[in-house]
Amino acid sequence: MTRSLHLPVIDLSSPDRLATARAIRQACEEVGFFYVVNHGVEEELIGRAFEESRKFFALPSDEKMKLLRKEFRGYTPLYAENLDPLSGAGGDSKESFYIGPLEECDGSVLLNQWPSNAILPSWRETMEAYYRAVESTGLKLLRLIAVSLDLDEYFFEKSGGPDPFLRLLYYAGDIITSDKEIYGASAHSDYGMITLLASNGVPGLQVCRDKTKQPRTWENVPHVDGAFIVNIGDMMERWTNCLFRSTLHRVMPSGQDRFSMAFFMDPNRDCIVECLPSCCSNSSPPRFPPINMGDYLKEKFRLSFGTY
Ligand SMILES: O=C(O)CCC(=O)C(=O)O
Ligand SMILES: [Fe+2]
Repeated sequence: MTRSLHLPVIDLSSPDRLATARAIRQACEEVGFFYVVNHGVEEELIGRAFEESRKFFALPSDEKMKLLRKEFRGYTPLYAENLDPLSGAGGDSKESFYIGPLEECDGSVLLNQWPSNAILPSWRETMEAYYRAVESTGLKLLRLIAVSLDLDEYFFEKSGGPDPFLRLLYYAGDIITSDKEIYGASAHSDYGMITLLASNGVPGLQVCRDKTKQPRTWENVPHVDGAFIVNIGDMMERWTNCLFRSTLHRVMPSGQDRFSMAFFMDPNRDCIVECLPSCCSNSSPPRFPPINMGDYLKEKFRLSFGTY
């Protein structure tokens, strides 16, 4: 039987920022996953965003296909992505919708795609409000992480210049299972700095705390009402020379409709991520060479989607 994991709970409303930063650091070192409560995103807004997300995925397929992913914004149909190309599954059984930065950095083109107002009035407005609210919580967390590493509080904003992506996810409960391996989302770690995840409470998320050990041991991550699940991504692992863990996770089908919203705080695509001076020494040299976020994403998307 799959065990459930007890993750640390971080209270973002605590006035003791140093203690909060220390607790976040411990969670990032030990598991790479934690809950965040009192995060400032209104429950009512989260509820509305889930409601709008549900309406979008309930549209007929040809409506959704009009917004097919372009420039990493828009709709990805069932099996379009395979997060673990080494798995025996033929693609992840989920649908998703990507929303990128609301103001593009170069101030020119706006690449996001939106369902038409005639079909889903107030959809865009709700998603933009949710995006902005979670981004603000994400920035608070990045500042606390910087403090926990004795860096300038704005280090990740200055060097990473976050380029967040909101991904709405839908795992249909009635996916027909055969003997074939089937995953909602196959095993992966996230690519950026941190991810803030909300779900409708239907189980399925599992983590593997030791990615070097075979066979892999998976543990369930229980839903906590009102909390975000936050996890560390690959770029944070690289910056910290593996002090912080970009933990492997996956979503298993449960027979019920699971909706989730993942908010990826990625560094911008021009950002070069290299080991922080405080995280390496002569006896502990950098484990990874410097890497450009854009190149890293391109390679990950090529492997998981077959295209960029
Ligand atoms: O839907 C979930 O619970 C997790 C999604 C996820 O891990 C991802 O999209 O990277
Ligand atoms: Fe993930």
